[in-house]
Amino acid sequence: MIDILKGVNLYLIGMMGVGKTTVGKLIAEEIGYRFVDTDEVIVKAAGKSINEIFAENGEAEFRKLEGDVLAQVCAYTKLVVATGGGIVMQQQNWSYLHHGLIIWLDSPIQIILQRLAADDTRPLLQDADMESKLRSLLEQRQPMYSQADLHLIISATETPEDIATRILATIPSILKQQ
Ligand SMILES: Nc1ncnc2c1ncn2[C@@H]1O[C@H](COP(=O)(O)OP(=O)(O)OP(=O)(O)O)[C@@H](O)[C@H]1O
Ligand SMILES: O=C(O)C1=C[C@@H](O)[C@@H](O)[C@H](O)C1
Ligand SMILES: [Mg+2]
Repeated sequence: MIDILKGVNLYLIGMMGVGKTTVGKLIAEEIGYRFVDTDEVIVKAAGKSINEIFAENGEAEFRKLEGDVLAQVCAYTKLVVATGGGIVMQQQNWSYLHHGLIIWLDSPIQIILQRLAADDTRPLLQDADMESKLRSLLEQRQPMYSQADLHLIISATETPEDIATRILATIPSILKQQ
Protein backbone atom coordinates (compact mmCIF):
# COMPACT_ATOMS: atom_id res chain seq x y z
CA MET A 1 0.00 0.00 0.00
CA ILE A 2 2.68 2.42 1.06
CA ASP A 3 4.47 1.83 -2.28
CA ILE A 4 1.52 2.40 -4.56
CA LEU A 5 0.48 5.57 -2.73
CA LYS A 6 3.90 7.12 -3.39
CA GLY A 7 3.50 9.46 -0.43
CA VAL A 8 0.21 10.94 -1.63
CA ASN A 9 -1.84 12.32 1.28
CA LEU A 10 -5.24 10.91 2.19
CA TYR A 11 -7.91 13.48 3.13
CA LEU A 12 -10.97 12.29 5.03
CA ILE A 13 -14.05 14.44 4.56
CA GLY A 14 -17.64 14.09 5.78
CA MET A 15 -20.14 15.19 8.38
CA MET A 16 -19.41 15.71 12.05
CA GLY A 17 -19.32 12.45 13.97
CA VAL A 18 -18.96 10.19 10.95
CA GLY A 19 -15.58 8.99 12.23
CA LYS A 20 -12.92 10.93 10.27
CA THR A 21 -10.67 11.38 13.31
CA THR A 22 -11.16 7.86 14.66
CA VAL A 23 -10.71 6.07 11.33
CA GLY A 24 -7.95 8.43 10.14
CA LYS A 25 -5.72 7.49 13.09
CA LEU A 26 -6.15 3.79 12.34
CA ILE A 27 -5.33 4.19 8.65
CA ALA A 28 -2.22 6.25 9.40
CA GLU A 29 -0.97 3.64 11.84
CA GLU A 30 -1.62 0.85 9.35
CA ILE A 31 0.27 2.42 6.44
CA GLY A 32 3.02 4.22 8.37
CA TYR A 33 1.76 7.72 7.55
CA ARG A 34 1.57 10.56 10.05
CA PHE A 35 -1.88 11.59 11.24
CA VAL A 36 -3.05 15.21 11.23
CA ASP A 37 -6.44 16.50 12.36
CA THR A 38 -7.17 20.02 11.15
CA ASP A 39 -9.49 20.64 14.14
CA GLU A 40 -6.73 19.62 16.57
CA VAL A 41 -4.14 21.84 14.86
CA ILE A 42 -6.52 24.82 15.05
CA VAL A 43 -7.25 24.21 18.75
CA LYS A 44 -3.54 23.96 19.58
CA ALA A 45 -2.61 27.04 17.56
CA ALA A 46 -5.45 29.15 18.96
CA GLY A 47 -5.02 27.89 22.52
CA LYS A 48 -8.78 27.50 22.88
CA SER A 49 -11.52 25.02 22.10
CA ILE A 50 -13.60 25.02 18.91
CA ASN A 51 -16.61 26.15 20.97
CA GLU A 52 -14.57 29.09 22.30
CA ILE A 53 -13.31 30.06 18.84
CA PHE A 54 -16.87 30.08 17.45
CA ALA A 55 -18.20 32.04 20.46
CA GLU A 56 -15.38 34.58 20.73
CA ASN A 57 -14.20 34.98 17.11
CA GLY A 58 -17.10 33.67 15.05
CA GLU A 59 -17.43 30.91 12.47
CA ALA A 60 -15.84 33.03 9.72
CA GLU A 61 -12.60 33.27 11.71
CA PHE A 62 -12.68 29.52 12.35
CA ARG A 63 -13.07 28.89 8.59
CA LYS A 64 -10.12 31.17 7.88
CA LEU A 65 -7.94 29.28 10.37
CA GLU A 66 -9.14 25.99 8.87
CA GLY A 67 -8.15 27.07 5.35
CA ASP A 68 -4.74 28.29 6.60
CA VAL A 69 -4.08 24.96 8.34
CA LEU A 70 -5.06 22.98 5.23
CA ALA A 71 -2.80 25.12 3.05
CA GLN A 72 0.14 24.41 5.35
CA VAL A 73 -0.61 20.72 5.73
CA CYS A 74 -0.73 20.01 2.01
CA ALA A 75 2.93 21.02 1.68
CA TYR A 76 3.78 17.69 3.37
CA THR A 77 3.53 14.14 2.06
CA LYS A 78 2.68 10.80 3.73
CA LEU A 79 -0.16 12.22 5.79
CA VAL A 80 -3.62 11.03 6.67
CA VAL A 81 -5.59 14.22 7.27
CA ALA A 82 -8.89 14.20 9.16
CA THR A 83 -10.65 17.41 8.22
CA GLY A 84 -13.44 19.37 9.91
CA GLY A 85 -16.91 18.63 8.55
CA GLY A 86 -17.32 22.08 7.00
CA ILE A 87 -13.95 22.30 5.23
CA VAL A 88 -15.59 21.45 1.89
CA MET A 89 -17.62 24.66 1.83
CA GLN A 90 -14.72 26.98 0.98
CA GLN A 91 -13.98 26.62 -2.72
CA GLN A 92 -10.32 27.53 -2.16
CA ASN A 93 -9.90 24.44 0.05
CA TRP A 94 -10.56 22.14 -2.89
CA SER A 95 -7.34 23.24 -4.58
CA TYR A 96 -5.53 21.81 -1.55
CA LEU A 97 -7.65 18.71 -1.09
CA HIS A 98 -7.10 17.72 -4.72
CA HIS A 99 -3.38 17.38 -4.02
CA GLY A 100 -4.27 14.05 -2.43
CA LEU A 101 -6.89 11.32 -2.44
CA ILE A 102 -10.18 12.53 -1.01
CA ILE A 103 -12.29 10.01 0.88
CA TRP A 104 -15.89 10.84 1.86
CA LEU A 105 -17.11 9.00 4.94
CA ASP A 106 -20.89 9.05 4.73
CA SER A 107 -23.37 7.56 7.16
CA PRO A 108 -27.10 7.91 7.84
CA ILE A 109 -27.99 10.90 10.01
CA GLN A 110 -29.49 8.59 12.66
CA ILE A 111 -26.08 7.05 13.34
CA ILE A 112 -24.47 10.48 13.74
CA LEU A 113 -27.29 11.62 16.02
CA GLN A 114 -26.81 8.63 18.32
CA ARG A 115 -23.06 9.21 18.51
CA LEU A 116 -23.20 12.94 19.14
CA ALA A 117 -26.37 13.21 21.28
CA ALA A 118 -24.37 13.72 24.47
CA ASP A 119 -21.42 15.57 22.88
CA ASP A 120 -21.37 19.35 23.26
CA THR A 121 -18.03 20.01 21.53
CA ARG A 122 -19.54 20.82 18.09
CA PRO A 123 -20.84 24.39 18.13
CA LEU A 124 -22.96 23.98 14.98
CA LEU A 125 -24.96 21.25 16.72
CA GLN A 126 -25.86 23.31 19.80
CA ASP A 127 -29.39 23.48 18.48
CA ALA A 128 -32.64 22.41 20.11
CA ASP A 129 -33.40 20.40 16.98
CA MET A 130 -30.11 18.64 16.26
CA GLU A 131 -31.65 16.36 13.65
CA SER A 132 -33.00 19.21 11.50
CA LYS A 133 -29.71 21.05 11.84
CA LEU A 134 -27.76 18.00 10.68
CA ARG A 135 -30.16 17.43 7.79
CA SER A 136 -29.87 21.00 6.59
CA LEU A 137 -26.05 20.99 6.84
CA LEU A 138 -25.90 17.72 4.93
CA GLU A 139 -28.20 19.05 2.23
CA GLN A 140 -25.90 22.05 1.68
CA ARG A 141 -22.74 19.98 1.80
CA GLN A 142 -23.67 16.85 -0.12
CA PRO A 143 -22.84 18.32 -3.57
CA MET A 144 -19.40 19.24 -2.24
CA TYR A 145 -18.71 15.93 -0.47
CA SER A 146 -19.67 14.12 -3.67
CA GLN A 147 -16.59 15.55 -5.39
CA ALA A 148 -14.48 13.06 -3.38
CA ASP A 149 -12.43 10.37 -5.13
CA LEU A 150 -14.02 7.71 -2.95
CA HIS A 151 -17.51 7.63 -1.40
CA LEU A 152 -17.87 5.19 1.46
CA ILE A 153 -21.30 4.57 2.96
CA ILE A 154 -20.90 3.38 6.52
CA SER A 155 -23.40 1.10 8.21
CA ALA A 156 -24.37 1.13 11.90
CA THR A 157 -22.53 -2.10 12.64
CA GLU A 158 -19.18 -1.26 11.02
CA THR A 159 -16.35 -0.68 13.48
CA PRO A 160 -13.64 1.92 12.86
CA GLU A 161 -11.28 -1.00 12.11
CA ASP A 162 -13.73 -2.40 9.51
CA ILE A 163 -13.94 0.99 7.82
CA ALA A 164 -10.17 1.49 7.79
CA THR A 165 -9.74 -1.96 6.25
CA ARG A 166 -12.40 -1.24 3.60
CA ILE A 167 -10.75 2.07 2.65
CA LEU A 168 -7.33 0.49 2.32
CA ALA A 169 -8.74 -2.35 0.22
CA THR A 170 -10.40 0.13 -2.16
CA ILE A 171 -7.53 2.58 -2.64
CA PRO A 172 -5.71 0.56 -5.34
CA SER A 173 -8.77 0.71 -7.61
CA ILE A 174 -9.12 4.49 -7.24
CA LEU A 175 -5.45 5.00 -7.94
CA LYS A 176 -5.79 3.01 -11.16
CA GLN A 177 -8.63 5.23 -12.36
CA GLN A 178 -6.58 8.39 -11.91
N1 LIG B 1 -17.48 3.18 13.29
C1 LIG B 1 -17.77 3.68 14.50
N2 LIG B 1 -18.54 2.96 15.34
C2 LIG B 1 -18.88 3.45 16.56
N3 LIG B 1 -18.49 4.66 17.04
C3 LIG B 1 -17.72 5.42 16.24
C4 LIG B 1 -17.32 4.97 14.93
N4 LIG B 1 -16.57 5.95 14.37
C5 LIG B 1 -16.50 6.95 15.27
N5 LIG B 1 -17.19 6.63 16.40
C6 LIG B 1 -17.39 7.49 17.59
O1 LIG B 1 -18.17 8.60 17.16
C7 LIG B 1 -17.69 9.80 17.74
C8 LIG B 1 -17.30 10.79 16.64
O2 LIG B 1 -16.19 10.27 15.91
P1 LIG B 1 -15.06 11.23 15.31
O3 LIG B 1 -14.68 12.26 16.33
O4 LIG B 1 -13.99 10.33 14.79
O5 LIG B 1 -15.85 11.94 14.14
P2 LIG B 1 -15.37 13.07 13.16
O6 LIG B 1 -15.86 12.68 11.81
O7 LIG B 1 -13.91 13.28 13.30
O8 LIG B 1 -16.18 14.37 13.65
P3 LIG B 1 -15.80 15.95 13.51
O9 LIG B 1 -16.09 16.36 12.10
O10 LIG B 1 -16.73 16.63 14.46
O11 LIG B 1 -14.37 16.10 13.89
C9 LIG B 1 -16.52 9.41 18.66
O12 LIG B 1 -17.02 9.25 19.96
C10 LIG B 1 -16.07 8.06 18.11
O13 LIG B 1 -15.52 7.25 19.10
O1 LIG C 1 -19.16 20.27 10.38
C1 LIG C 1 -18.63 21.33 10.80
O2 LIG C 1 -18.87 22.45 10.31
C2 LIG C 1 -17.65 21.23 11.89
C3 LIG C 1 -17.10 20.02 12.19
C4 LIG C 1 -16.04 19.85 13.20
O3 LIG C 1 -15.09 18.92 12.72
C5 LIG C 1 -15.35 21.17 13.53
O4 LIG C 1 -14.52 21.58 12.46
C6 LIG C 1 -16.37 22.25 13.81
O5 LIG C 1 -17.13 21.81 14.93
C7 LIG C 1 -17.28 22.49 12.60
MG1 LIG D 1 -12.76 14.95 13.77
